[in-house]
This record gives sequence, structure tokens and C-alpha cells, in this order.
Amino acid sequence: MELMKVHGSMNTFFLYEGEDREDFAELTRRLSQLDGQIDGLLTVSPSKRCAAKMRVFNTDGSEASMCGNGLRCVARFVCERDGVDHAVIETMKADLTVQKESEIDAGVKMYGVEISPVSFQLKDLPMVYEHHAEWQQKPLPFVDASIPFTAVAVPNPHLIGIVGRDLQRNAGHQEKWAAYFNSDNPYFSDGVNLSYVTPIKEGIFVRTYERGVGFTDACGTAMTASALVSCLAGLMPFGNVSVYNPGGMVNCTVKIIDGNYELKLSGNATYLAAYRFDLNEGLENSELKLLEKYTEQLSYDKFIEKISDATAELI
Ligand SMILES: N[C@@H](CCC[C@H](N)C(=O)O)C(=O)O
Repeated sequence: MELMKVHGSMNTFFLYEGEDREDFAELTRRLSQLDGQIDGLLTVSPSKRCAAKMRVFNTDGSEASMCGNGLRCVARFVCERDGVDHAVIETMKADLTVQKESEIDAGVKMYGVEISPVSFQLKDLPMVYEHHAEWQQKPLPFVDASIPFTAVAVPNPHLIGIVGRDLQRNAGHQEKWAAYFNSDNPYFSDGVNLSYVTPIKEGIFVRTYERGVGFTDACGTAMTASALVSCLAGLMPFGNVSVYNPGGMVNCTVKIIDGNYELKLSGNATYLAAYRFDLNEGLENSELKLLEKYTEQLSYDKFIEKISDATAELI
């Protein structure tokens, strides 16, 4: 099978186009063994009602309901394949609009994607904490009395803490709690993506420990959820929020229209290389062969260099 290696904000995936397969979970685990850089597998298959259907698998083989950085890459793939500038993509819980946008820097292809639905109901993550229906901007006393946390599903589950620079730089605190919440624990039966957010001059900085993966350079749904939480907390005005992360920078648009949240994530969709994945006799003997390395990353690296001052102290 042919695969493409792609990234959104350095959140890196193999992208596979073809019919749905039963063995995507095993395939993803094997691909992660063969290539330690990836954060999962994106699959693009035919949809009965949309331009395509996207599924996303974490490196541990678990399937997630959404992936914001991955959707930008799938958006580019589908728009270029179909010769269009916008499309609707079927995902596990919603059909989402995506569109091509102008390059943020020479040679850096950009796509905007809808992030929806949004729910603060703990049952939608799911999260269980005493008898609460929601948990917004309040410390979880058993974690840390100084960090206001918000639980939100977009629709994959996120727990967002607003922290100062010291906790942001020292990833040990975040790692300890993320590892706990993604193992056997009474609060998150399906695990959770844990992000720490710090306001900076240019916007916000977000670091995410992803469920099913571990620390990643960026998580698109987490950055969008963090922008929403920052607006609700009064740290950022509603509208456009620049979100910096260890893998780059994205723009999130946060609006409330008629009481509904409207969220959009805009950022790069970069193609790294084409591969052939030969299954041979079974997954354990499968091999990954590089067919072609693309040069787009050079443009992305230049873009990163230009924005590096904003994040220098925090990465
Ligand atoms: N990297 C993604 C999210 C991928 C899924 C996540 N790990 C989960 O299990 O919910 C993004 O860009 O949103």
C-alpha cells in the first residue's frame, strides 16, 4: 500500500487512502514501531454523503473521534485530489467543512477546518468527578490548587489547565497527571488529552500530552479548545487567537453565535514524503520503503525560524 507522511504543526501522521480496513489499529501500531516519529494514522475513505471520510488512529492503535491537525492534512489531500478549494469531510461524530487558505509564509500550504461539536458536559468526554455535570475554570484540588482546569469535548476529550511559565517549562507535572489520567483511574474511563496553556504576548502557548500517544509537538483540537477556554476565562478577546506550540503556530477563531460555539482551526498542512508499505507475510514482516522525500519542510522550517522568538523561553 502507498502512504504519505504529512504534518500539521509537526503533529505527524501517515495518511492512507483506500477502503476501510479491519486492521487499521494493528497497522498503526506496526507503523509506529517502524517509524518512531509519527503520532498516528489518518485514513481517507469514500463517504456516502461527503467528499471523503476521515478516521484517526493514535500510535497505541486506539481510534479518536477527531484530529484537528490531521483534518487539515486530509483537507489538503481531498481538495487537491478533487480540484476544489473547499469540501465537507465526514468524521466519527460530525461532518466538518474545510477550506484552502492563503499561504502563511512562502511555500507553507494552509487549510482551515471546522472544529465541532463542542460540549462542556462531563458525560460527553466522559469524565466522572463527584456529582458535577461540568468542570470549568476551577482547580481540581487533588491535582493542584493553583491551576484552573476546564474539561471540554470537541468532540474528543480535553482537560485544559492554565499555568504560569514555571509549570509550562517543567513538563514533569503535566506528564505525571496525563500518565495517570490515561491509565486505570476513576475520572477518565477513556483517557483524556491534557494541555497546559500559558498566555504570552503574541497569544497563548499550548503543550499537549495526547491520549494514546504521549507528548506531541501540537494537538489541533487541544489548541482550539485552549483558545476557547482562554476566551471564556477572559485571557483573550473572542475572535482570532494565535496559538503557539512546540511545533509551530496556528490561528484559532472563537465565536459564540446564538449561544453556540463556532470554532475554526487554521494552520499548515505539509507533505513530507511518500512511502510504500509492504505487508509481506503478516504485519511483523512488513516493511516501510521511502519512495520520495518532498522539499516542503524547508519552507516550514523557515516559517518556524521566523516565529521562534515567541516561544523561545517555553520550549
Ligand atoms: N492530534 C490530534 C488529536 C488526536 C487524537 C487524540 N490523541 C485523542 O485520542 O483524542 C489533533 O490534532 O487534534
